[in-house]
Amino acid sequence: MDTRKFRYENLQELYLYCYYVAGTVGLMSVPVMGIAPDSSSSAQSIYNGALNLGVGNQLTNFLRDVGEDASRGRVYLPQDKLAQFVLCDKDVFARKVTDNWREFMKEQIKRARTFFNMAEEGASQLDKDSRWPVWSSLLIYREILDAIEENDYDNLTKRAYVGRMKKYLMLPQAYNRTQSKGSLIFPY
Ligand SMILES: CC(C)=CCC/C(C)=C/CC/C(C)=C/CC/C(C)=C/COP(=O)(O)OP(=O)(O)O
Repeated sequence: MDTRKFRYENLQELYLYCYYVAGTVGLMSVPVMGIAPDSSSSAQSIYNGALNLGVGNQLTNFLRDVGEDASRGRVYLPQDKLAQFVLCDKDVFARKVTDNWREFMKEQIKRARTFFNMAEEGASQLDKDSRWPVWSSLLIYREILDAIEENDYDNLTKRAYVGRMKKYLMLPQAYNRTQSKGSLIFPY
């Protein structure tokens, strides 16, 4: 769907893109994965969680791939937010990590994290067999945001990477989360 559109004026436009390419995947996954028979949450809130996970994944993907996308002339960042930080496409293509860029990135990372947070409750309401892979992907994908921070927000010349060891370490953590039934048992 991005064969013609290379710029996103604001968050609404970017969100719509995320909804089409990733949110819908999340929504379609729910009936396949199933909802726990003893779930106390509404189906709507679980579907919302799935949508949020798809959007969070896609926003994170954009933030990880800024440099790579720029080399193809693409900028999947909200233009109005760039302007707020006195930045524009030219700065992205110049690949210079300035303080303004770091501040801009902090805001984008914070936003992506809110989508992962909003997906957590839904992930815990899925059928028991589906929870572990979903929690694993949630925790591992969220780690990409930490990796961007660890690179001092240089996603213009570096690709944030979650190492294999870290991924393995996330698996027991994810498993622990699958044992809970939402925030009533495990407050976070
Ligand atoms: C949380 C609840 C209730 C259910 C789970 C619902 C699911 C499975 C949501 C995830 C949906 C999903 C897999 C969206 C796509 C994510 C994404 C950004 C994929 C990136 O694909 P590529 O662009 O091929 O990745 P690379 O760039 O890493 O190759």
